[in-house]
Parts: sequence; C-alpha cells; structure tokens
Amino acid sequence: MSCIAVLNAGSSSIKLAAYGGGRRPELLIKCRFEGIGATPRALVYSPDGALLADELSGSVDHAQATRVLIQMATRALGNVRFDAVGHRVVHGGPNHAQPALIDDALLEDLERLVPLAPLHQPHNLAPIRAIRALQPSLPQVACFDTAFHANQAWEERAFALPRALTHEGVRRYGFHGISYDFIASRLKEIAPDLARGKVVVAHLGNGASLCAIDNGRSVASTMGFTAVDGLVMGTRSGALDPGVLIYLMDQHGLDARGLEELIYKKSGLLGVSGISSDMRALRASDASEAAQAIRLFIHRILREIGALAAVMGGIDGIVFTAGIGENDAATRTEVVAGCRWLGAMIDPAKNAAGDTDISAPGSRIRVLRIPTDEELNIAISTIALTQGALA
Ligand SMILES: Nc1ncnc2c1ncn2[C@@H]1O[C@H](COP(=O)(O)OP(=O)(O)O)[C@@H](O)[C@H]1O
Ligand SMILES: CC(=O)OP(=O)(O)O
Ligand SMILES: [Mg+2]
Repeated sequence: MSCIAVLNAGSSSIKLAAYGGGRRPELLIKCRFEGIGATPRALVYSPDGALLADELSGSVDHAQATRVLIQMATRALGNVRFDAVGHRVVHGGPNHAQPALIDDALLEDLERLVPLAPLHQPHNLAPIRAIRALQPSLPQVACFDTAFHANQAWEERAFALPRALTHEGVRRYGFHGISYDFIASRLKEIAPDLARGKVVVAHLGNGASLCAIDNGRSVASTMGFTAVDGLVMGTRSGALDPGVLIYLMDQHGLDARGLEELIYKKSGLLGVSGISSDMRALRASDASEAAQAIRLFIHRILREIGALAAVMGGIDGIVFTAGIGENDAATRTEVVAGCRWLGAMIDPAKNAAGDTDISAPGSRIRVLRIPTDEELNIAISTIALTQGALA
C-alpha cells in the first residue's frame, strides 16, 4: 500500500497525519503539536480518535515541533515509507488557486509571499525545503488556504486603493480555505439542503475568520490581504483602522517589523486580556480582563456575521468549526444569542453534548458544529495530483 504524509502548520499548532493512499485516503495516524509559543504539548491519536500519547514539552519553535512530530509518527507507525507529502501553504498569492506539485519555480514564488503571512508561510515552506534536500524525487504537493476564495466578486476582493496597486496583487485573498472547502463538502453530505443555501462558517481557532458560502462557493471572508484582518484572534488584532498604524509609526517610532510583532503576536485575546491567547485559559480565569477579551472576540464575530449575511442577501445557517468553534460551547451559545435577530436559536443540551445539529426546535436558521479536517482535504488533493506516481 502506498502511504502519504500531510503537514499542516498553523500559527500555534502543527498537525501531521499519515494516510494509506488508496482512492479514498485511509487515516493511519494523527499527531498534533499544540500550544507553540504558549504551553507546548504533543499528542498522538489512532484513526478512531483514541489518544495514544500525550507529552508536555519544553518551549519549542515550529522546526523543533515538526521534528518531534515526525519522530512520534514514525515510532507509532513502525518502518513506514512515504510515497508523497502534502502540505498546507497559507498564501498562494495571485498565481495559485489550485493544489500544485512542488518544484523549484513554485517554491521561489511562494517564498515571495512570506511577508504576507509571516506567522505561517515560513513554517509551511521550511519542511518542504528540508524534505526536498533529503529526498529530491519524493513528490510534494502544496494546497493553498487562499484557493477556495479565488472566485469572489471583484468588489469583494478590491481595496479602494489606486488601480495599479490592485493589479500588483494588493487585494483581499481570504484564508482558512482548506478548512472551508472541507466544511462545504461535509455540508453536502450531512445537510444537502443547507449546502445549497447561504451559510456563514465560523472557523474559530488560534487564527479566526468567517466565510460566507452560498451554494458551496465562497462569497466573502473576514480575512483580507493577510491573515491578520477581520476577527479578534489568539494573538492577532484583526481589523484595525489603518490610521492606528500611521500613529504608531509617528508617535511610537515603530517600523514594519515592530508593527508586525505588535499586531500578529502581541494583540488579540492575549493583548486585550494580558493573560493568555488560549480560550481555555480565559474561560478559566476570574479576571475582568479575560471576560473583556472574550466580549470583544464575540462582538466582532456578531458584527461580521451581520455584514456577511448582508453581502449574501440572507442567511440559512451558521457552522462552527476549529479549536474554539468545535470545543467551546460557551462561544457557540454567546454567538447564537447575538444572532437572535436572524432567527437563530441554540439547543443548550445538544450544544453542551457537542452534537452536529445544535439548532433549537424553533430556530429559523440551522446551527451546526462540524469538526474541520484540513489534513484529509490535503490528502485527497495530494493523492489526486500524484496518482500516477503512487500507482
Ligand atoms: N477544549 C477547548 N475549549 C476552548 N477552547 C479551546 C479548546 N481546545 C482548543 N481551544 C482553542 O483553540 C485554539 C487552537 O485552535 P486550532 O484551530 O487548533 O489552532 P490553529 O489556529 O493553530 O490551527 C486554542 O488556542 C484555544 O484557544
Ligand atoms: C490562516 C490562519 O490564520 O491559520 P491558523 O488559524 O491555522 O493560524
Ligand atoms: Mg488552524
């Protein structure tokens, strides 16, 4: 049996999954390194979700975490040989809207996008380069978070900047597309009527965004040119008045790197609470700053759900996914309570149990909780692109 590995580097986590590469990928193992930059922890799961290993780790960077994950996966799988590797690459820029086999030209192009995704792109590209150096003939595939949004309307993608800048590629791209693509296909399986309708998907993890999906297509996203736009995130500010940046340059002497550090790494839930970027720690805290950070997080989500419903001309459902969306029942309760004007109502018992359909019986729109699986989505694309090589 051929075997493929998938690497998914997020801002605070790295996920590694191995699949038997038949027509439909068969999961062999999932490993996850979470809490990079906070409380690092390495976890290994069997295909049925049973926890096989759970190790606390000292402080690590993304490269060390990747090595730990590869060791844990190889230990758990025995002597496995991978025939292809699929990667999440956060930014595809203007030229890449489909998964692609990696070659030197593609890598060079993706390297140019590092400044547009400083928390992700370097960690997405480093393992690709490391594997190419060790095994140059091993097929590697890049899947892009921007791709799902590539067909949004011009007015959704353009900034009101001089045309030359828009042509240069300074426009909105949108992210978390691998996750949204997966959710759109899951919706077709579990709620086909809703899949044909207007849905806001809330991908709430350490990075967080919303996507308006109408009949399976991305219409709008809260993330823009970069993954720092939109909602309040673990350590990212989300949308800011651009005048704030000019003020900080003028009055605080911050340069580009200083601004990057501030709005990507020191803001968001961490910056507002002064306590943690992790929703679990904020929920467990009695501090008023923790409650305020959560209030701001929810408030921005509500504002943007209204905007996305307006852009779609209606809303038939809301789907929660990713670390916070899947695991924090209180966030789902608070968001749905703020969407009462849209006719949304949540069933408290189903929500607490983590059911898929958590709508209350009288709810006018459907409310769902669907775990995302970016790795499976990447595995499917990797197999499709390397089928010849794997046969
Ligand atoms: N059980 C939980 N309850 C509440 N929040 C959680 C829980 N588990 C994870 N989270 C939140 O999810 C975040 C990680 O989300 P995830 O989507 O896995 O990360 P990434 O954005 O790095 O891919 C954590 O920082 C934390 O805020
Ligand atoms: C694009 C992005 O923000 O990804 P993550 O949520 O994995 O950090
Ligand atoms: Mg993620």
